[in-house]
Amino acid sequence: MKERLYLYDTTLRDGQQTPGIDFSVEDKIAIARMLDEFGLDYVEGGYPGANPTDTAFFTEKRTRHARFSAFGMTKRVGVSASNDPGLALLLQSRSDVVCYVAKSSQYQVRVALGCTDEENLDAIRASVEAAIAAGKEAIIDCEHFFDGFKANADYTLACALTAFEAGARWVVLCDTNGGTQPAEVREIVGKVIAAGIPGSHLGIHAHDDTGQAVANSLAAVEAGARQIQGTLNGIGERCGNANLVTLIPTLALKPNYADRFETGITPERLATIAHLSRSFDELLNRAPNAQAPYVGASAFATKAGIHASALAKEPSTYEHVEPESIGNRRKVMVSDQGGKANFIAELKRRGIEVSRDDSRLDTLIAMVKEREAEGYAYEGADASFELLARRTLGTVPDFFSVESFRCMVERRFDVNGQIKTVSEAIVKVVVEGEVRMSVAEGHGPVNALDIALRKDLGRYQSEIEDLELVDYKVRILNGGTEAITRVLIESQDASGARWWTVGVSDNVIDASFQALMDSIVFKLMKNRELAGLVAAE
Ligand SMILES: CC(=O)SCCNC(=O)CCNC(=O)[C@H](O)C(C)(C)COP(=O)(O)OP(=O)(O)OC[C@H]1O[C@@H](n2cnc3c(N)ncnc32)[C@H](O)[C@@H]1OP(=O)(O)O
Ligand SMILES: CC(=O)C(=O)O
Repeated sequence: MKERLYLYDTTLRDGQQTPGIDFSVEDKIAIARMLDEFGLDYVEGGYPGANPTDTAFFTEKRTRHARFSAFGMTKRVGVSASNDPGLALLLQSRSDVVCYVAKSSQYQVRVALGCTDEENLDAIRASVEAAIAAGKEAIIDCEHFFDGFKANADYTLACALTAFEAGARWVVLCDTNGGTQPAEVREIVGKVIAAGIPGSHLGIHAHDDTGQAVANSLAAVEAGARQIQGTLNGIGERCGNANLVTLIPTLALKPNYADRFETGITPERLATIAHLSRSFDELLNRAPNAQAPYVGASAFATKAGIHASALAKEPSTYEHVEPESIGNRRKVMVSDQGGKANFIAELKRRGIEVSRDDSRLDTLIAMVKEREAEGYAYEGADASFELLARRTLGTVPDFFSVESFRCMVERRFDVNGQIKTVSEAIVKVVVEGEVRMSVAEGHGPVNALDIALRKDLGRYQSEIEDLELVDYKVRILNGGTEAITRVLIESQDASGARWWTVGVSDNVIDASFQALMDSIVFKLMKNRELAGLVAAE
């Protein structure tokens, strides 16, 4: 019988303390849903009362499966629990759980709280009792636990024991400043269990200041703790929190944990963790970390020719787990470190057969290298890559060509004296030798250009009616207004297939136009079943 480990997510609370991250209520709702569907046991939504966003977020219960947790500090010294307005907001929130942050270091009690040791113990006891009396599960995050324990173990243990004896379901040992080492965590967790708090009531909350938050969390589990707190992609205060996206696959796939423990994450959910991680970065509007363990785009990528050749014989030669188990994939890349085998494997995946001694293969390899050096990223733009490969192999028909385009943005006063910004575009296309000119207005220049380009494509017009642009991303590749711009566009059609195209230029409109063109050509290819293998995957 395996022991249950409980996963507590604090992306929406400690994650919100990450410099540069500021969730809206809508963001929080979307993230809570992602976490809930994924199968986490607890979702901590924030700190009701600390700011209007968190207060609004807690006016409803935001999870269906996970326990919904409200975070806040223990009652203030000098007021009773029933007269503390901060505590009242926690208790009135629509959470299932209240997770209190409690001082558990004598030094912190003296310096930060400025009260006596007993007053702090009393605040812990009264706060836990108040949550239970309000019908909620009580959790205590013992702040500065490890540092406090090293300085004065008796007082730190007294804080933890007070919470436990008052009825806290979990006593969570926090490495608040993030400097504790795995061996210390292992030893101290063992001592806490020996002092009377069973591991089934102990949790770990680790910060990554020495790059060991995941290692510290695993050390706590090895010593007996059964709840782990962490965040998506390891966001959090300073250097971040324990990364649940690294911890979960480790717990599920590494025999020393998988044979002993189970979590609420099924193998089917585990196979979506790479998607979860990338969707979260998407929501944060930041590039995913390609080298992230398990889920990064490079986690199962190989450039080296020697590796690529062995992988083709047997994947386990260079892989520690199966990439599919976490929703990632093996990637054999083309680079100066790789041979033709790398490229042939990638083309084959896209349904393109090319022989080793075909000179067009050399041309394609050179072109990809050159373009990537200019800023193209085919990794995120499968459809553009497929078009480039098929063009080089001479299998893309000349559906239409663009003779010219012009964009205009005008800021002017309307008849009511209000400032109005108008965007217009004119596109001249040639279809079957006939020039067609279209003019369109749009919300912005790219929108106007998109509408004009798709207004009259002659005999192909009816084929692109169901083409829809669903995402548009701009990345500046080096600073300043003269920077190179990369535009990525995601498109979809009525079949539900989605594909990404890319454009690069020192002009954002031009880069967008390239990506729009590729999207339309890819759609026409797809309609003829000449492309789209990967998009349909
Ligand atoms: C380790 C962690 O990550 S803990 C989580 C930290 N996260 C946050 O602080 C984010 C949200 N916080 C906030 O928005 C604000 O700090 C609030 C709304 C909670 C409080 O704001 P204010 O009342 O203006 O207090 P302020 O932030 O200046 O100081 C914190 C106060 O809480 C007290 N306090 C800190 N921890 C605790 C605790 N565990 N129990 C009781 N009181 C505490 C401090 O002593 C200080 O009291 P003081 O005002 O008498 O000096
Ligand atoms: C509670 C918390 O976030 C910490 O101690 O780090």
